Amino acid sequence: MKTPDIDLPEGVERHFGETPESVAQSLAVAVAAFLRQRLVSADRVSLVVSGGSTPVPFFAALSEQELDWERVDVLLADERWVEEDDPASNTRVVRERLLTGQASAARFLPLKRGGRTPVDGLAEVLAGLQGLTLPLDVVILGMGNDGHTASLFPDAPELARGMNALLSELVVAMTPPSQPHPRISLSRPVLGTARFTALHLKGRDKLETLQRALSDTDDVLAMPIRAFLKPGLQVFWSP
Ligand SMILES: O=C1O[C@H](COP(=O)(O)O)[C@@H](O)[C@H](O)[C@H]1O
Repeated sequence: MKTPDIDLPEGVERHFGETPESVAQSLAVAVAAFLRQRLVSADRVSLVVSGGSTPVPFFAALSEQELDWERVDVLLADERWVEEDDPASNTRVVRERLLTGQASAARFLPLKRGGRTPVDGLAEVLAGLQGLTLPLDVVILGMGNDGHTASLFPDAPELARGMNALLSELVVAMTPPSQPHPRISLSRPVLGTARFTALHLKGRDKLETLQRALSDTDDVLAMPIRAFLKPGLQVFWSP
């Protein structure tokens, strides 16, 4: 099969593969190598993963990587404000698919805590993130076909705040009318300053969305992923 053509900006690295599994494996190897290297000089490292369906094979591949997992803090880029046994819970997927085998020794920092809404639960979420040091080490972003990444949705009334590059808050409560559940998301300044950032995509539709995002990188509120399409980003894609 012919690898699709897409012009990525200078400094954005392309890792396009034939299958979701092979790309997930390459991403897992790259992430583990980066974290291993960081652990030479850091006591602990942070690993931010995305929700949704795309990361599932990556979680499986990463959980098998040799790493001093006890020194790894794992957290999600965003979460739906639902209980962990809800099919929409990203936390459940991370626990079942990533925090198994070798990776079960990692420390997981949940973004969903007590409280009826993300606003109610915000203080508890922040308290749980206290040990985290910035910049984050690794951030793996996903993207929706509306151009959202994490839970930075174009239609969320809180978007301008979550996308404010000068915001000092780690997390923002998001209530996008397009989504069935309220959300909580790491903010743009936190997600956008990691030492290693990858965008993990699956499907030709996602590539078309990426092309659309690249056609006008200035209007970041129309497609929040635009804020992250900058030199240093590594794009991992499979059909
Ligand atoms: O709602 C979400 O969607 C995006 C993309 O999900 P996918 O199922 O198309 O992979 C994801 O990156 C985000 O974390 C998630 O909450």
